[in-house]
Amino acid sequence: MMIVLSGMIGAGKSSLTTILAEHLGTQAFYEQVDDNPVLPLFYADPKKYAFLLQIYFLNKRFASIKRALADDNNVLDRSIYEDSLFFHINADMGRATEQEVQVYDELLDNMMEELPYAAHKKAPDLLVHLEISYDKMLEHIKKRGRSYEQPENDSSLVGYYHNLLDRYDAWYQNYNYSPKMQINCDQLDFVDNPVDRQKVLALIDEQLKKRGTL
Ligand SMILES: Nc1ncnc2c1ncn2[C@@H]1O[C@H](COP(=O)(O)OP(=O)(O)OP(=O)(O)O)[C@@H](O)[C@H]1O
Ligand SMILES: Nc1nc(=O)c2ncn([C@H]3C[C@H](O)[C@@H](CO)O3)c2[nH]1
Repeated sequence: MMIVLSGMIGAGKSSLTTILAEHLGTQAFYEQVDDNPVLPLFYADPKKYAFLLQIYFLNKRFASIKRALADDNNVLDRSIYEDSLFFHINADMGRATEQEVQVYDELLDNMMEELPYAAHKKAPDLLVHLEISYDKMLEHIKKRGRSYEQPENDSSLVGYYHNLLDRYDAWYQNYNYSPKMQINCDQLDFVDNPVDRQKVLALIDEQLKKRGTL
């Protein structure tokens, strides 16, 4: 079983990846963030580094999917489809050229075809999307405290986050690679509140049982 978590920056994917992997007794695969040398460069100069960051994420994501596929059961923090969403939003904001977008799209298609499970299983068993409001997302971003993500250090992030949030919603509505479910994280503190955590796990278990995966 492969479960993939999706959602905005700070929605709670990494936190829920840990909780869910422990609950299901499976392995967790995290996005490369704190040891990602390109991320701070990107936030300091998005136009210069958007393409490089995207190639960095694509490379790491692909390696992580291949490692995950070596196991029967796993939980992944963010999908490869969202990387592409991020890049296209950045390109629409003038941070990548048409040529860079074309190269990225072709490379992504090419790499997806190479996945060892391509013949029989191209997508996760379940996508769990973490829905979050702008205000709650900022609360989480502040709580976590990565300096380059704080709008008070860079006011252009307000527009960037609104763009991402708007497009994320449409992305989830159109996502059809696998079964999917959505959890609204505004009222559910699955990090510090054990009752909320059980509620979220029960919602996911219910979906897995319904689909015969659990
Ligand atoms: N439901 C929640 N209730 C309260 N705090 C939360 C919740 N979800 C996440 N947090 C807190 O918000 C911060 C961001 O969470 P986390 O790192 O899990 O998000 P993420 O979706 O993985 O972010 P990114 O996309 O940037 O990697 C952390 O400090 C975490 O403890
Ligand atoms: N530009 C860009 N493209 C991506 O594919 C991508 N994936 C994640 N991120 C940023 C968001 C968080 O700050 C941080 C952790 O998710 O990394 C991305 N940024």
